[in-house]
Amino acid sequence: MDPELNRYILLNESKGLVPGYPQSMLDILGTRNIAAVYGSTHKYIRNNMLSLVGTPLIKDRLLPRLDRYIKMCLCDWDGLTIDIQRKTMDGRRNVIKILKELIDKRRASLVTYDDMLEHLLRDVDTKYKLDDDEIIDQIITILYSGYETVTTTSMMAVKYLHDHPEALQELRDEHFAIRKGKAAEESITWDEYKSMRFTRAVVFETLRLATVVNGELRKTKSDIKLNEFVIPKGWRIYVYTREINYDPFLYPEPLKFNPCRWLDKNLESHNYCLLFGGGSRLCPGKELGIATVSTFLHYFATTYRWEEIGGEMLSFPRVQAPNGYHIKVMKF
Ligand code: HEM
Repeated sequence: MDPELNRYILLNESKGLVPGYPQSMLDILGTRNIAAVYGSTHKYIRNNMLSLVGTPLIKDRLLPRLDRYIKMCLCDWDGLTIDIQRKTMDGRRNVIKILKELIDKRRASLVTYDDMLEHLLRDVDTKYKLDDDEIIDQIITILYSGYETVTTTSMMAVKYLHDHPEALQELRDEHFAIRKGKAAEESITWDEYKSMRFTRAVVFETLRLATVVNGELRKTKSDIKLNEFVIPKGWRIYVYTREINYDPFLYPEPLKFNPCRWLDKNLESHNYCLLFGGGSRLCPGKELGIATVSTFLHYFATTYRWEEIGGEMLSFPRVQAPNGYHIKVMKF
């Protein structure tokens, strides 16, 4: 286990009843600067998340919200999880049905497409012999990992840029410099994308503040001793990385949107920067995601200006605008 992470991670799997959790959290908070958050005896939750959090800010910012969350769960613990399970499984069944129909259509058609599904269906000579269920699984993984992350980051970048006109101006300067001498329909080149230093910084600062992915899942391959706690072999752990992003020791004035902090490229490779995960499971779509958001910002910021109209924004347990983030868009 990375010693850097010890500052942040501690876990608590109470074998007892759920009502014990808030107290055990407080016990731990009282004695150290890190916090274990919630585990569960409920099979579904136990198998899927054992969540960990830690930061000096936790006491003031996270705990009150978490406490509310736990109380909510306590009201109808089983009802809640069963409902989540039912909705999730219904959703997955629907997607599988749509993908099965699409696969049948593709197989029956003489038209070829240049997309991932086509390659998975037609590249049968590769060493990866995937059956239909595995192909569907791959597509769902990519849809799930690649869609919401990029769209939420784009939405939050638009919001932060709206709220920080000086950052928007700097971003626009960067993009107008790229567009100089280009015809309107001429697209940007790879080198031009790579030159977008400030835009990349905006994407990282957006990801840090909005924390689109709250944490990473891992499974212990052996017993792991962490302080006086032992995480037994075979446990699934949800390493809750979100609060690391608000640590004032790592990011001075952590709640301030300050893209300039990322102009020091070293920050991206610090081992506490887990915006795209880490290790062998680092997000494979990292550069694609950054390129997609940057390209969107390029066209959006050079073509339009916008005013915020509204839309409820939730930041916990994850960033989302349940009814959309509403803006009025005007030609620039
Ligand atoms: C702003 C955009 C994105 C963010 C913030 C993001 C973040 C993450 C994070 C935190 C992980 C977990 C890594 C770990 O466990 O260490 C992950 C995994 C993954 N991401 Fe992304 N991602 C983004 C875009 C994308 C895109 C565009 C794709 C593909 C089209 C993608 C595909 C994946 C896949 C397949 C995994 C699982 C990798 C594995 O378990 O080996 N992501 N991503």
